[in-house]
Amino acid sequence: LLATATIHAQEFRLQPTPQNYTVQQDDSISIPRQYRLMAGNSLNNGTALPLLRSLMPEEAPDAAFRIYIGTKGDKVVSSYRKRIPQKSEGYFLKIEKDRIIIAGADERGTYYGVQTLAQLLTLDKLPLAEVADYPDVPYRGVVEGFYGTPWSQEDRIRQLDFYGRNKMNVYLYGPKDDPYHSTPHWRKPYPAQEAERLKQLVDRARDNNVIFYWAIHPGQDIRWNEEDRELLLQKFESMYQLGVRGFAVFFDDISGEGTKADKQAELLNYIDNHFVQVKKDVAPLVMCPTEYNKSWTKVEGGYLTTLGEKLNKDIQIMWTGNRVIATIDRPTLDFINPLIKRKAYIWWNFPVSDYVRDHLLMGPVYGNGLDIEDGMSAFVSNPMEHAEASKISLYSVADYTWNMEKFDSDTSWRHAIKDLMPLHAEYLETFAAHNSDLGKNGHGFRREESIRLQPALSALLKSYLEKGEIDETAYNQVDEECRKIILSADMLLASGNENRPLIDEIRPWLTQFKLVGEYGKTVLEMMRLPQQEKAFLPGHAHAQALQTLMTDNDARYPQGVKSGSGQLMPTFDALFEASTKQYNQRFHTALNARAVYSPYTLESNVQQLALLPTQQKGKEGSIAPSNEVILWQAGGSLTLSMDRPRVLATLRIDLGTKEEGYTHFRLETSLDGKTWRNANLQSVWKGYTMQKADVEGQKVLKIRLTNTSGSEQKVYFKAFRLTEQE
Ligand SMILES: CCCCCN1[C@H](CO)[C@@H](O)[C@H](O)[C@@H]1CC(=O)NC
Repeated sequence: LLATATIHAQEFRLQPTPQNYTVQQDDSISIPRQYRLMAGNSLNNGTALPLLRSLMPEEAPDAAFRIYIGTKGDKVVSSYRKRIPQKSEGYFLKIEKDRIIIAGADERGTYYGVQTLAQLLTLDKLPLAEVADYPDVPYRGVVEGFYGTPWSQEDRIRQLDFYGRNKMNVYLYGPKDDPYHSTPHWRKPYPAQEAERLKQLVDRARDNNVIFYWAIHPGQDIRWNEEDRELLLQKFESMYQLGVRGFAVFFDDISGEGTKADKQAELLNYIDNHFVQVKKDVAPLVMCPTEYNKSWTKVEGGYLTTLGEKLNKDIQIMWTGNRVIATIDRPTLDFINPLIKRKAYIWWNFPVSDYVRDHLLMGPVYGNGLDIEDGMSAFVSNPMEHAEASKISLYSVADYTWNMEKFDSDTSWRHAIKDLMPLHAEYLETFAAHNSDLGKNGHGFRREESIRLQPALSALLKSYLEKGEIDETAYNQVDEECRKIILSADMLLASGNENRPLIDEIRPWLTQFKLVGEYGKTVLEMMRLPQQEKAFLPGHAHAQALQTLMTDNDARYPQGVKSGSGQLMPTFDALFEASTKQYNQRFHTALNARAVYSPYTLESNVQQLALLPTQQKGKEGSIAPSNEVILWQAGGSLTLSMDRPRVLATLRIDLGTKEEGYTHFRLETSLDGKTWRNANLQSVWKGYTMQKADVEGQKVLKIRLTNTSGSEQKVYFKAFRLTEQE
């Protein structure tokens, strides 16, 4: 334990990085066992004092050591008034030989001063430190706004405690798949049990000085009338009764009547004037526009300028950047802020992975501008459905938004990992380093992966493919990394209670990660043997067995489980194919030389579909769905091609539209890619949007779906699934 404490002291950093932090290097004090508390009255119903008491339990009126804690204006800290930063949520913390002073610009600032003290108390001696600190971005935190399994109650409780420790002050509750947040039940109050659980969360948020925003997502079926307006306000009132003091209205991912800017503005101003302003203790209203990223905006259409002109000035407008998934820089803000006539409330769609659910996004937070803190009113992250795993990114988002200039992506990432699993940090770092890229996806957003190993991977592959030689240095580096991968996977799987919720979330990916390590080792051995007629075979067979194990994923993860997909797997697959081809040429054999085999390939001139990956599992084939509204141009088409003619059993398509929507499209099949025959569609269930094609028993080589309506169609791409006959 002493060793761990020493390492902790050496690598210690305050999180998030303070604006000003000085320490008297040559001096420190032992942590006082007792102290006399001098507290300002302003703190009575706040959460700074309870936190302080939880950290330093022994209050004694006659103790020599004193703690002065208060907010600007409190007498107990009046002599430090000038030291308090004149910034919202700012604080001054000073540790002297006989006292500690914590003076906040406001209650939350005082609370943050105590959170900083909490971190210093993890050292075995208290440094004589002085901190004058405040946040760069006013609102910092998380929007639970993803598709998929909403976080559990325990997930959320742990999240809220995490936000308190990391000085995040916003949590927006908006899980797309909560029926009481969105259609169909947004008009109805929560049933008693759900209401009670939300109340628990609101209370926990308050304990952590986090503003709990409850968001409503009414746009898919709202009617612009008095009745729906009143129902919405009643729902907000019922949430207010639960203790909610922050409200949001999301109009994202909808089509139809609800997308009208002037109607949205009218409703929001009404809510602002008749609810938010009336209540007085409610945070400024937040709204998510329908056009929430530049690639979907038609400026001349006037949607954003209408909101900018009509919306009350204190209503916040969310923005995801130049695309749905994008990093945020100065040009991004220079585009949006003038249009909406206020600073954008950034909704950053990272590390959300609901469009690449087979991947975990464990890499560093990078790519956002470091000079843009004055251009945004908020920066909230939309995370993965894996709450614990998201904390690597969230830790860095907290760091980035508190002190933007001093943000260092890699340092923050390494400390985030240490914060999550201090005793297994090196193993978690190995795992995280190789599980950060998203793979091909409809949004075209990618991340770096296996950064440190990339030079060795490409050197090894290059020399082998071009000269059939083995670059020994690179070989040894990759071999050593494979050993660390296998070790890390086992150490994390066996890590017991250090962070069980995290391991429970990522277990399928850890199992997959170990297979990737073993596959790498096996392929590296194969590389040495393509001239050995007998010795090559067991390795080739083992590699194929590992490939099979890596694709036959856990049934609970129908979308699959990918690990090391950015750099490791493409390299290992290429080395597998090259060594097997060498062997086949040498011995005139026909060993299988294809590592990853998919019989289906997708081509499309509809930009948002072109990049969607295809999947095959047994007799099932599919094109990955996309969450977004697809702008399908007139004449645009999508073609799924087989590797050889195959007999179909079923084909199901779901464009998220009812019957009449499908009349704009034509579905055809072909056996030779030249002559095509129509396949008509019919509803699978009355009133639902899923359709089935009558292709039973047809032998096809290609399937094509074309927008024949003569005009652009806005549809969803929710399903495109086929099954082949046995
Ligand atoms: C909007 C098309 C993309 C899906 C929707 N995006 C996220 C990424 O998948 C999804 O998690 C979330 O609901 C979000 C909607 C959104 O970005 N709103 C501002």
